[in-house]
Amino acid sequence: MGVEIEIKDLTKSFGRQLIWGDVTLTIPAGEICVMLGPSGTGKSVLLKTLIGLLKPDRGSVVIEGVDIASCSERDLYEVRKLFGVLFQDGAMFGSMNLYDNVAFPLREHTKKSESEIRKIVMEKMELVGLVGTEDKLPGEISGGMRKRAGIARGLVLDPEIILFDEPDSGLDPVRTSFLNQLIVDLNAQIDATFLIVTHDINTARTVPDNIGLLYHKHLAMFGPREMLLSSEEPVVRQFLNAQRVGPIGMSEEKDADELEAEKDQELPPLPPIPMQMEPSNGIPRRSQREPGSWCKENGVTPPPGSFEENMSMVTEV
Ligand SMILES: Nc1ncnc2c1ncn2[C@@H]1O[C@H](COP(=O)(O)OP(=O)(O)OP(=O)(O)O)[C@@H](O)[C@H]1O
Repeated sequence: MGVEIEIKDLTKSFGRQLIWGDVTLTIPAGEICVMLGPSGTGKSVLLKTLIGLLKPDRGSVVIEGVDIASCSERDLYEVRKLFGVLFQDGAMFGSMNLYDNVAFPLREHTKKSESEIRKIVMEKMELVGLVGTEDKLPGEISGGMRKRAGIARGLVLDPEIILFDEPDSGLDPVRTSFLNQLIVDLNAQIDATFLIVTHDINTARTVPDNIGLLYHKHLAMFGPREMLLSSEEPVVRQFLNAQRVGPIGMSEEKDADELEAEKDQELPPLPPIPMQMEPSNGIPRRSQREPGSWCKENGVTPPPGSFEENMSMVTEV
């Protein structure tokens, strides 16, 4: 069913370097969330903090009543079993074939027999469309297939929460679109809570139920996809529309002179909000909303042309 993650006043630094402070958000059970942010704003650090690989300086991360930031090692071990993680490169063992890679967590963490393991591995390989490649080594398949294998491995312990660290890194737009469709289909099928860190704006615009943006050492905004895609807040608007005009500069925030210089520049209108990607497997997602429903409920007029079929760049496969 997926579980909720309640993050409150979370602050993390390394030595004197503050990464982010007072991050507060609730990742709703069973929904898909995307976390965005310029490079170096600590998205990966956030993922690692959520699974207890890094300890925050302050704040809490509560999952099923357990605060990961302060619980015992024993509780942490138990809570970690709720997570499946897809690392950027799939994190496959190079010398093991795909079957053994996917079976690895089952052999490590359960006492299942090899015949039970085979059933689970094949079921997950089928879910990600990799049946027939069990004997291949990770080096013998494409980057997109490696990511799928990484997802299959992340699924074998039936996680309630799946973290994806830049699932689209290194993939071409078509493979990214296929992978996004797989993510949406999986969410419909297993109903777990998904958190995706990505730089891909098209993914952010079309896949999630909610979007978060980390910027300048804090969480600039977190909320429903339609809220962020219709937002005029300068940082959110600049980032989600990949524009140069706005507070975000090349390597950090723009300074006062730079902002003054562009103050009379007219911003292009907000682009239409695309339809959200729907499952292709015929299974409705529990958190799927009617297009435009957030805007309607909140009295927000979406940009012209929003929610028209076939208007987004890449949503169909
Ligand atoms: N274990 C660590 N020790 C010290 N500093 C670290 C550690 N891990 C991350 N950092 C620092 O934290 C900052 C944020 O890193 P992080 O990788 O989370 O950023 P990111 O937003 O995921 O970046 P990108 O989008 O480029 O992947 C960086 O300055 C990085 O050097």
